[in-house]
Amino acid sequence: MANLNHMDKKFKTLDDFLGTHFIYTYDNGWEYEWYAKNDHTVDYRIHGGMVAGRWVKDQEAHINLLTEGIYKIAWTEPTGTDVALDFVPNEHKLNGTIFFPKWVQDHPEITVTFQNEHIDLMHESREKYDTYPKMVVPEFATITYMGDAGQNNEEVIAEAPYEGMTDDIRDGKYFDENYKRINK
Ligand SMILES: C=Cc1ccc(O)cc1
Repeated sequence: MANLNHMDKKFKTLDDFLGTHFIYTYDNGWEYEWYAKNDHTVDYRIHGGMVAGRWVKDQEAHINLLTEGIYKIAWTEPTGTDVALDFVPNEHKLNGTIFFPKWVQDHPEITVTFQNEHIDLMHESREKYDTYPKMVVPEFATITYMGDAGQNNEEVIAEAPYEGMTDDIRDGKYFDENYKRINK
């Protein structure tokens, strides 16, 4: 049976981390949902902040165990945005640095979509608009939810974010005991 709202989980190995679904809020107020889908893939959904409403599946990423219970993830996106995350899940914390090209700061609405269906638009936009100066966002975040979704679970990030979604997930109203969506 899948483990919902597993806030007391103790992380040691890379395998403990893979398949985990997180919700967290950065100290600047931005709320993100992120899923370690497998050892080279992440899915995510953005609930608050400059690009709230954006969601992405199957982003290739580098995922590494630094030392027991501490994880480093880094990737570069079709938009030209680069991301580096350092998770300390046993302390319900992470540090994230996002490097936005200037064009995302100038036209965030272009990126606020289900990116998988608009990869060409991201590639066109990153050529058409300015890259520099980049906007660097270095923030700590507090983890408010951890769920054991299992690896390669396509139900975790499967629809656009809506108002109240993260509360539904935290309240156990969104996933059933097999970590499948309840209302679809
Ligand atoms: C730009 C994507 C992104 C995804 C997760 C996160 O914590 C920060 C940035």
